[in-house]
Amino acid sequence: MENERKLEQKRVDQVITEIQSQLKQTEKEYKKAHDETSSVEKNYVQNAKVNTTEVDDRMETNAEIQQQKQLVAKNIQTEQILKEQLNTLGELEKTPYFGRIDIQDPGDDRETLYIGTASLNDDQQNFLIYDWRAPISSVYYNGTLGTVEYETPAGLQQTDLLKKRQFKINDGVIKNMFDTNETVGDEILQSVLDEHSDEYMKNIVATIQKEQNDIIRNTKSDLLLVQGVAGSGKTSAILQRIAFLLYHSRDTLNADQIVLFSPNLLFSRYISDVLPSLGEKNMRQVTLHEFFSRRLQGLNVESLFEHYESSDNLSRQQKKLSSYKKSPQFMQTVKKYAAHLPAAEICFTDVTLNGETIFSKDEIRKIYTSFPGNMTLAHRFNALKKKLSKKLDSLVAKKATSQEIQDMLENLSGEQYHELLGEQNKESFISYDEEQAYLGMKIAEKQYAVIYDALFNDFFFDDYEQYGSFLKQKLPQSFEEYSQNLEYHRITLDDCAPLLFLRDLLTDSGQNHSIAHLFIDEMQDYSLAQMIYLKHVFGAAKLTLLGDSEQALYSESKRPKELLSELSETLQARHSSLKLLNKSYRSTKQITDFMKALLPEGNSIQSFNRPGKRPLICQVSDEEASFRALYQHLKKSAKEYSSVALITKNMTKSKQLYEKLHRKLPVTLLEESDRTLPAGIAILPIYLAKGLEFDSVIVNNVSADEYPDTSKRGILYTICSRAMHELVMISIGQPSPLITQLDPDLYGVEQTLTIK
Ligand SMILES: Nc1ncnc2c1ncn2[C@@H]1O[C@H](COP(=O)(O)OP(=O)(O)OP(=O)(O)O)[C@@H](O)[C@H]1O
Repeated sequence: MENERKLEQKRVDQVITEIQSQLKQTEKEYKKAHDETSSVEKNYVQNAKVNTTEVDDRMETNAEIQQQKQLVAKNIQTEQILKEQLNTLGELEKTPYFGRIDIQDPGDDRETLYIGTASLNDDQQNFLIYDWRAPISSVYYNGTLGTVEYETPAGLQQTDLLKKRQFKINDGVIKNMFDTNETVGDEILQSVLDEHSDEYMKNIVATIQKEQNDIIRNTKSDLLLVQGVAGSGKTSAILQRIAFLLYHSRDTLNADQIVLFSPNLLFSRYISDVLPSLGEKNMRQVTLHEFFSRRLQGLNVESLFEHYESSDNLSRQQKKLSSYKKSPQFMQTVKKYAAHLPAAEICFTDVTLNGETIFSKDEIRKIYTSFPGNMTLAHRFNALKKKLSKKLDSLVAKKATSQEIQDMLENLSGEQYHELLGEQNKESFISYDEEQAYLGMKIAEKQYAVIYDALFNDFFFDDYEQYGSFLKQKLPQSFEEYSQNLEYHRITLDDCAPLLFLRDLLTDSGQNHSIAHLFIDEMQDYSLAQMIYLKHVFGAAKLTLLGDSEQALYSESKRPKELLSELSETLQARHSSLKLLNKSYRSTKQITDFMKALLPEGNSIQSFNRPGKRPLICQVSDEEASFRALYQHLKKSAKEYSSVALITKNMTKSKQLYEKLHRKLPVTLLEESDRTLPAGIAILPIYLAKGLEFDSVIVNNVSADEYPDTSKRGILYTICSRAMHELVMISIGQPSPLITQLDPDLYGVEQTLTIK
């Protein structure tokens, strides 16, 4: 093997030499493009400064400026492409590849291919490196030696896989090298997982596992449901899947056509480096709260976290109502209501301008009623909008010839005149009268711009009142609370999806057909009603839903198969498929074994064989002692690990602990609006830690009082599963029965602490 290693290192050196020569060439081209952009920009600035007094000169300058603006944009684009190439080559220079496969097609010679994060050709067009997403590369992830199949655009192909080799190359030097018959051998994975956590998530392309590869390369399903245990690589799989899809459909798909719903802002930031590290642009990211808030302007939307925190205090009746509002049945009721809503019950509203009514609600209703009753509501609504716009056009035309506007025209300053003229110039008009009529229209249009806007945005229809009226009829028990909230400009999370669904159905708006893929991470936190609404909004998108029902913080967990059939039916999927991920990569074997024991069906979880210390329960007698224990453990862990989190059940607890600790230790309290993870010790409630991981996790109080029964199991499991290397649980008094019923060998116990 030593000889082989030398040969491989020689090849690495040769490839790096080629990369360096391409780097030099690209740097030159980049510099040239950059200089050109600067010179065009300079020209542009100068032209924009001169010749702006005389009208004719100004027109000429305008045209020139437009041309130069386009030139600048084009140059910037070229510069951007070259910059991306430089980044890719820079990454390849450090780690040109991570895998090698030797294959033999029937009747052909043996071929050796090297696989890396991007492809590289020499000037003879020989492939020195194959992109990990190329069809042939799937053999590396999927196949064991022997006859293997792989998908290509031309159909399924077969080849003989003769050798599979893995490399760990750092800064151009082979650190490790293995021949393997496994998918991706454990040794390399082990060394990757041993590393300490980072501020940002890393790509996993060198060590993708077979089950993950099936998720990443799935192009057939319109609903792909991934259920994976904590730390099994669901989030990693989504991100590599996005990179794969962008490569696979590069002629038709771009990153702007992909939306990812992520659990919180910290998470959005945490994953933001993965796609750029693979040479791709990030997809759009949004949290459910941001999404609803943008669509419900003027209202304070209850966040998922507020929803969680208040759900403990709901009465039985309120809980029942809440779960009904989350159900597909409720969305069905909304749909039926919208389909049969009589014109007399539509909540139109007056359209006014500076106190003057432009269209009264009665007039609007009258127009609406004048359309044939057999038209669908949405068509009638659109027809109404058109009719109102036409009426507005006539109103504006009339206003343009009014005395008021004629007077204004006479008193226009030079500046106002040119501004109204805009792109036109004097020569565009055949007469002075025509020019004046044009300018008069411009003034009138400006005056009525808000009304055009109001019509465009359906402001002649009061969606909030309409939903109230719907509740009054179909769910009267809920009306009072809704109205009260509305008075304070608030809306509960449960009301968002049905209200928006009703509005969209009635007004035929709110849909975005340009999105081709919708990803939802932590899907167990979404109600079916919310899913129905998202499917309605992104009607043309294929769905990838990822979750772990054991991490449902406040709801019942569901079996994956039941969940798939429920979702397929509700979302009317034609080709749905379910993928399960049972192996947990995040935590040491000891932590995973502890976590899995917490779950009734945890036996199916496989831990990755990475040794570490057992989780520790630190039992103390009272609150004061718990602070001392926390202080000691946090201090110790912060010395040993780069990321340490003190995770609590809720924000109130996080704040209390922060108050107690921040003068003694460098701790940071994380809140909902935070976007970055601090170095050192973070204090945060579990719902903000969703999707994240830390080297060391300290749990504040796992006592029987705090976690009395199985209803709190999801929270405890989710907290513990954030830990990679160390898990310490402080308990004031007797620990939770969820813990004491476990095999005592799964954790260590520390009764008292010596205080220095
Ligand atoms: N194939 C792999 N190779 C290397 N690391 C991996 C692999 N799969 C997962 N990991 C690592 O395991 C950790 C957990 O992955 P990830 O966050 O994607 O899991 P998850 O299923 O989304 O977790 P959770 O649901 O608990 O938030 C990450 O550090 C990730 O880099």
